[in-house]
Amino acid sequence: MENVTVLGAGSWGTALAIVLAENGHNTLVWTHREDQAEEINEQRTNNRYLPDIKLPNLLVATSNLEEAVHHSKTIVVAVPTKAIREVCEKMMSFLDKKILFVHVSKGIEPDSLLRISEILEQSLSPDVIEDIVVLSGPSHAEEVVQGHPTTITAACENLKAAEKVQDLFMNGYFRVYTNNDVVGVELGGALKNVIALAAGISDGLNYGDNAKAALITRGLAEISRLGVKMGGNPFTFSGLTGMGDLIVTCTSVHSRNWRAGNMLGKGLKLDEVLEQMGMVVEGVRTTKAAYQLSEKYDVPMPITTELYNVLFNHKEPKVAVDELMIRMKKREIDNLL
Ligand SMILES: NC(=O)C1=CN([C@@H]2O[C@H](COP(=O)(O)OP(=O)(O)OC[C@H]3O[C@@H](n4cnc5c(N)ncnc54)[C@H](OP(=O)(O)O)[C@@H]3O)[C@@H](O)[C@H]2O)C=CC1
Ligand SMILES: O=C(CO)COP(=O)(O)O
Repeated sequence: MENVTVLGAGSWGTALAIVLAENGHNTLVWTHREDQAEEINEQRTNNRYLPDIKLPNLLVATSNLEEAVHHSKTIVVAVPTKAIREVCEKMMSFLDKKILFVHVSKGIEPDSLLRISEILEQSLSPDVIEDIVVLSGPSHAEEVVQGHPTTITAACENLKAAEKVQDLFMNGYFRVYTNNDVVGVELGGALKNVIALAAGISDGLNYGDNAKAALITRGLAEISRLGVKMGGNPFTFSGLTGMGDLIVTCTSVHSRNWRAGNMLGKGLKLDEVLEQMGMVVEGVRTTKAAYQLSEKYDVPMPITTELYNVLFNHKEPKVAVDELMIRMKKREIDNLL
C-alpha cells in the first residue's frame, strides 16, 4: 500500500481519493480551504461537493500544500483547468524529488491552446517529473462514490507509468484500462464538454432525442477530425475517453456541462448559469480553445463554432441550431484518415 496525494477537494478529487483510500492507500487530500480540511478530518464528510457520503478512514485532508507535496511520490492533480498553473507554481517551491503526476482535468487552455499535460510540463521543472499520466473516461463522481461500475483509462507514452496508475486505482467497481495515446485521450476528455453543452442546449429547447443523437454523432466526427489532425489515434475517439465520455456527459443529469447547456437552452444568460452551478463547467473555456484550435488547424467544427457564437457572441441558441441545419449539403463519412 502506498502514500498518495490528491490536490483539489472538489467532487472528482474527493471521489478519486475515496477510491484510493478504499484500495488501502494512505491518501492525503489538499484543499485550499482550511474549513473544508477540518470538515473532512472531523466530520468525515465533504458536504458541499459530495453530500451524504461518509469518507473512509485512510482519507485525510490538509490545507498545507507543503505537507501534501511531501506526503508521497504520486500526486493526483484534480483542480479545474484554470487553476492548474497556479497550483503547479505554488507546489514547485516544495518539490524536491521526482514525482509521478496523475492529472484528471478535462480542459484545454484558451489562447495558449495547451493540453493539461503540456501545462504541467511547462509549469513544473523536468527535474521533478517522473511521468505524467492522464486518467480520463466516463466517470461521474456521484456514481463512483456509490460504488457503481465505472471504466476509465490511464494514458501515458510510458505504458509502465500508466500501468502503475492502473494498479493504484483499479478495484471491483473501478476498472482502469491503459492507452499510450495521451493526445487523443486528453482531447477527447476536453472536447466532449463542448458537445455536452450543445446537447444540454438542445434538451433545454425540447428538441428531443433525434437532435441529441445527431449532436453526439456529429460531435464525435468533429472531435475526431481535430484530434487526428493534432496527432491523436483515430481509434481512441471511439473508446472510453472519446465516445464513452461523450455519451455519459451528453446524457447524464450529473453532468455540469449538460446542466449548464440545459439552462442556456431554457433562456438563462451565461453568467446566471455559472453562478447557479457553483461548480466548474469546463466546457465554457474549452469552447473558446476548441474554436481557436479549429481555426489554427483549419478543421471545420460546425457545432463548436455555433456554440462559440452562443456563448461569446450573444447568438440565440435557436438561431444557432437553425443555421447548423441549413448548412451546405455534405457526405456523412468524411476523410478522417
Ligand atoms: N466531477 C466529476 O464527476 C468529474 C470531473 N472531472 C474533471 O475534474 C476536474 C475537477 O473537477 P471537479 O472536482 O468536478 O470540480 P469541482 O467544481 O467539483 O471542484 C473543484 C475544486 O477545485 C478547487 N479549486 C478551484 N480553484 C482552485 C485554486 N486556484 N487552487 C486550489 N483549489 C482550487 C475548488 O475549490 P473551491 O471549493 O474553493 O471552489 C474545488 O475544491 C475538472 O477538470 C473536471 O472536468 C473529470 C471526471 C469526472
Ligand atoms: O467528465 C465528466 C464525466 O466523465 C464530468 O462531466 P461534467 O464536468 O460535465 O460533470
